[in-house]
Amino acid sequence: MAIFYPDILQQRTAPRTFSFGDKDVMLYALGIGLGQDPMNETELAFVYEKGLKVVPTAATVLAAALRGATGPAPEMPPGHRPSQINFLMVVHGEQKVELHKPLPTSGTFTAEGRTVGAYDKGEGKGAVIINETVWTDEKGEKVATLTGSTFARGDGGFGGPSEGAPEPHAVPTRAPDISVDFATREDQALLYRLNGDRNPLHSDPGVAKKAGFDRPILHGLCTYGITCRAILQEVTGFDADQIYSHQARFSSPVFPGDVITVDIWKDGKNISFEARVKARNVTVIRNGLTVLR
Ligand SMILES: CCCCCCC[C@@H](O)CC(=O)SCCNC(=O)CCNC(=O)[C@H](O)C(C)(C)COP(=O)(O)OP(=O)(O)OC[C@H]1O[C@@H](n2cnc3c(N)ncnc32)[C@H](O)[C@@H]1OP(=O)(O)O
Repeated sequence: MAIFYPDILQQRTAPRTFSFGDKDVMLYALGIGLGQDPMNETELAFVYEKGLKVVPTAATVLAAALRGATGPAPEMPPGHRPSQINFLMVVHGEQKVELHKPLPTSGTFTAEGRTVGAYDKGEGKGAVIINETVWTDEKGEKVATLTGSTFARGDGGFGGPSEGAPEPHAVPTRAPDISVDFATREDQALLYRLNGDRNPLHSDPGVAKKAGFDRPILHGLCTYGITCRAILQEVTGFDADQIYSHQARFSSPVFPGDVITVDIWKDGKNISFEARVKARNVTVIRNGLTVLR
């Protein structure tokens, strides 16, 4: 396992075409806990084909047909050394979704990815690798930009720059304007993984132990989706089209069964958020920012 710098900045995933449909959209919404009260018609709209709406952060899974747990294998131009990281020790570091247009309930798109940054946080700490994926629709128009960072805990000390990663968003220092609780289920990760990320870290107790956790942890993107659900519920009145972007940093693992408290600060079109698990006194998401259209 080694990260070769600056070669890694040449990593690309070739354009690939994929399609999704209403089942994918509904499975994602179920995976972040929507629809638990079948009498709640506003939530039902995300899990029922009648008047179906799409949670904006579903963009993180709707190209799942393209990837396994690790994403499509990146390609290297000739003359550059291919990097390989220790996937067992990987956690999701940060995620941002920008929607250049609201997501439809079905469609065919093309996704193309590239590595835009690699930062060395030191031997024994880790490496942060930032990838960007852009979706275009059949007219060739940009639909979504997804920027995600992999925190590779086993690959620090590769010799890249330690500084220069984009600064995370600073949430206000005042008390939150809104705090709202979401209970996750004991089987949350087992359900969520059916969206496409079958990383055994979220399902296999033995693998979780080897990775340094007492038990399987929840997908970061599931918690991320729950924070988007919180903004939909508390800020936009479940109007998904109002959300332009949603970004956050994963600061501590969530375990299935945790109750997640989402703290929200409203400043015009900029909505800041954090998420914490009161019972364990940990902040699990920091630096959250949703930008409204
Ligand atoms: C596209 C992406 C695809 C990724 C594939 C993922 C596959 C999935 O199936 C895997 C998952 O879903 S894992 C679940 C979600 N993620 C987590 O639970 C991680 C939670 N966070 C942590 O454990 C620690 O914060 C941890 C370990 C991340 C960092 O903790 P520490 O080592 O204690 O870090 P700290 O001392 O606070 O900071 C060291 C330097 O690193 C920067 N940093 C910290 N957290 C970061 C984060 N989350 N993302 C990016 N950078 C981060 C700090 O700024 C610091 O930098 P500097 O030294 O320059 O100040």
